[in-house]
Amino acid sequence: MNHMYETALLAPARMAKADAAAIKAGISSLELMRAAGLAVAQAVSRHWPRGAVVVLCGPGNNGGDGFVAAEQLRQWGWPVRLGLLGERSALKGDAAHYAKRFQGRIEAFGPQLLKDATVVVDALFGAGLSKALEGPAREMVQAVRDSRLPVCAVDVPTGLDGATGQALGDTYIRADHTVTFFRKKPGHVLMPGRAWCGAVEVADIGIAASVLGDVGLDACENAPVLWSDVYPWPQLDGHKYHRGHVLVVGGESMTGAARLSAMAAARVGAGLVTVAAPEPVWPIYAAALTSVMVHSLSDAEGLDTLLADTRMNAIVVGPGAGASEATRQHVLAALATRRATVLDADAITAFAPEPASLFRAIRGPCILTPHEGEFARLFGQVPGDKLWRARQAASISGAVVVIKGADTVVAAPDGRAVINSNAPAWLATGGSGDVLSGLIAGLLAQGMAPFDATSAAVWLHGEAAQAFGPGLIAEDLPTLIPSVLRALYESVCQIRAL
Ligand SMILES: NC(=O)C1=CN([C@@H]2O[C@H](COP(=O)(O)OP(=O)(O)OC[C@H]3O[C@@H](n4cnc5c(N)ncnc54)[C@H](O)[C@@H]3O)[C@@H](O)[C@H]2O)[C@@H](O)CC1
Ligand SMILES: [K+]
Repeated sequence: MNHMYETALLAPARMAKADAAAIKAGISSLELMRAAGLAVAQAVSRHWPRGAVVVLCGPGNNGGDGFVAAEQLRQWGWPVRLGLLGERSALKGDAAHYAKRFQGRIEAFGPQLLKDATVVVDALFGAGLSKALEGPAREMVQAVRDSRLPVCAVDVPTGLDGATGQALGDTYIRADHTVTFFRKKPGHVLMPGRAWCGAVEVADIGIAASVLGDVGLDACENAPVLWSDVYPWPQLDGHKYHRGHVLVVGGESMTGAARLSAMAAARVGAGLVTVAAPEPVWPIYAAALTSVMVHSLSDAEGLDTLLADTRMNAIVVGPGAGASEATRQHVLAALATRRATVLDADAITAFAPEPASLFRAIRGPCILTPHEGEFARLFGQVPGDKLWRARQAASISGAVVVIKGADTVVAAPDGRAVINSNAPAWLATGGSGDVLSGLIAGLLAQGMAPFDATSAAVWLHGEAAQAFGPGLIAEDLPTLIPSVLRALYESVCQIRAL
């Protein structure tokens, strides 16, 4: 199977096409709904002790899943109360079918349903939500929130746009657990949706992955399966020069940033790492680094002179650099080599007055790693969700663009995109971006292609932060990379041995 199919993300419109393709291939829509509702009932019984469950059903197929789940839970002996938004007579198709089969009582829709409940199943709206919630639906969502009851959401928490991860109005359900079907949607991994879904479970409802061949996908959730086949594990007959040489251009006042970047490049396996340090602060870098080499860069010697050594095959500019003319010149010198170049932080900000001059200079493999503020400085206020904005920026700049955050998006100029979902909150700490730029460069130096190297680096970065947990500071990250790599290596080897 195409690896991209495994972690494919499908926006609601594409998911509807996948449903239709599965139905065309022979599975009935009733079977799909039955499987979906059963998965919800199983999730509820697995995650909560038997108690008074309230199932809130909407007027469409999301509600239909709710009827199936309610009947199943009832048969398992759960005390079930069910509220339907709208008239039962207005239900259509599969939802009407399963409403008829529900043996319990359909109650008047209102907040009184929540009294004495222990858990709520949110089957109000799913993929079909097309506008802000109003009237009784909005009041109910507000009541569920106020009740602080645990919630299991069907497909997506009501109010959340599955395509963008944004609310369509001013209120939405915050779920503890979300059961979705076949594949996740971008809205499950893009913020703030990722935070509203709780744990996301993907249930197999009988749709074959092969439908994706025709239907396509909107992006992938970042995972090793996407790039582990091309991960540059060192070879026994290898040489340090086979593992590349990273050059990190160091800054004058914030020397820690380039050092973090250099250590990360080394830990992720670059054969050699050099920091080009401005002459006045050379001793600071030299005293702090051991295996990483430090080259004193005088004003008179341009970066291009150093780069005459063609073994330096991946370059980082930006961490702690200062948004100065000197940084601009360093960026242009790096890009002129057409070697793999990571531009972070001040290397991005330095081009804020004239972004087009940067885009013109990008002719070879280049990775831009802005956070939201730096992104806006370079690309302005691009409308749309983060996935769309990253894709637009990659297309405009010709670089792989990483928009950092809890839901880091990596997009390539050819349209490929991943959304990363393993970053814990602990990663929001000073210097973690410097580490990321070094990880990317370290993988580029070992010959990984830009989009794969960046996806892998973002994932390793998130894993390292998870491994440490609370109290994490950026210095910890490079030292955590070896254990993360070991676990990855062992899991990949086991998979290969199967
Ligand atoms: N299509 C299929 O074959 C499957 C669909 N499944 C379920 O079906 C759901 C999608 O079903 P639907 O397309 O019927 O959509 P929903 O059930 O999410 O929404 C129902 C209808 O409500 C209306 N609506 C949208 N926003 C509204 C608002 N703010 N206020 C009032 N009315 C609003 C729309 O006309 C929409 O068609 C999925 O989320 C999933 O739970 C599952 O049963 C698996 C199989
Ligand atoms: K829902």
